[in-house]
Amino acid sequence: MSTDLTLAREPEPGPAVSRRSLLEARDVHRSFGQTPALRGAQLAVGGGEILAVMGPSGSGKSTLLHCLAGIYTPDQGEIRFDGQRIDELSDARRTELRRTAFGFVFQFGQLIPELTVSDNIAMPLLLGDVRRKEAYRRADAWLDRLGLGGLGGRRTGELSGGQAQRVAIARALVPQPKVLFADEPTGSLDSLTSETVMDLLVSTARAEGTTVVVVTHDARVAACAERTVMVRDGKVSALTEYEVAG
Ligand SMILES: Nc1ncnc2c1ncn2[C@@H]1O[C@H](COP(=O)(O)OP(=O)(O)OP(=O)(O)O)[C@@H](O)[C@H]1O
Repeated sequence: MSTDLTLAREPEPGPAVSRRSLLEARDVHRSFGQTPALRGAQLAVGGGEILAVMGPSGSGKSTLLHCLAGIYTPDQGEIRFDGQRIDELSDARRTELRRTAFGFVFQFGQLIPELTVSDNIAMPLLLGDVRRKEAYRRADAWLDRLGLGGLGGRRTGELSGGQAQRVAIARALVPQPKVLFADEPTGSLDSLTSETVMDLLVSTARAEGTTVVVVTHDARVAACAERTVMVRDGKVSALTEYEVAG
């Protein structure tokens, strides 16, 4: 395997993407009214890769993540997952894809505070028709893995920020998604907690073979990733393109 480290170049639409990438944005444009958020964004993410997306505020990072995850559809350009155009799928099929193949961790707000840690982690499995006993067995297996042993019965509204983010990671990974999308997953945490949470996110995703796309302002968070791309003015403007030889 060889990696082509091409820094600080303008991406060309089309051929730059890897043949073996799992997730691709090809010349993606997306505006909100008169505000252009993405202006020809180009990115390829390899299967199992841990990728950080950095860039100034308002540059289009979150919009890119939402397009890659099939939450937004581009005005122009293509999003491909496992070779398939997901921007062309119906809303229902994209929702199904997000539920079955993608996991999400946001800065905060994705947990149900009135429910327990185990309930929150089991929730995506229960919604996916896994039987109750099996869902809780699998959820509880994640507690120790993420240093949450003994907290299964605690309401998530009573947790610290770092504990809550570890629950969010477990909740996102328990259905074994192909890709984990994380938007500022440590944005509300102090730097020490942030490091612990990021280490856990990366090590568990790696152990599961899950591809990770993490948007962050924090260089220390990005340092946990295998590769960092920069988004500027709606383009992936300095990138190290993923490539597999042969
Ligand atoms: N839902 C929306 N409605 C209107 N404008 C939006 C919306 N989402 C994003 N934008 C605009 O699109 C541009 C890119 O926003 P985006 O949130 O993708 O940037 P970002 O790099 O993630 O920013 P930040 O680091 O501050 O979160 C900004 O000008 C923003 O104001």
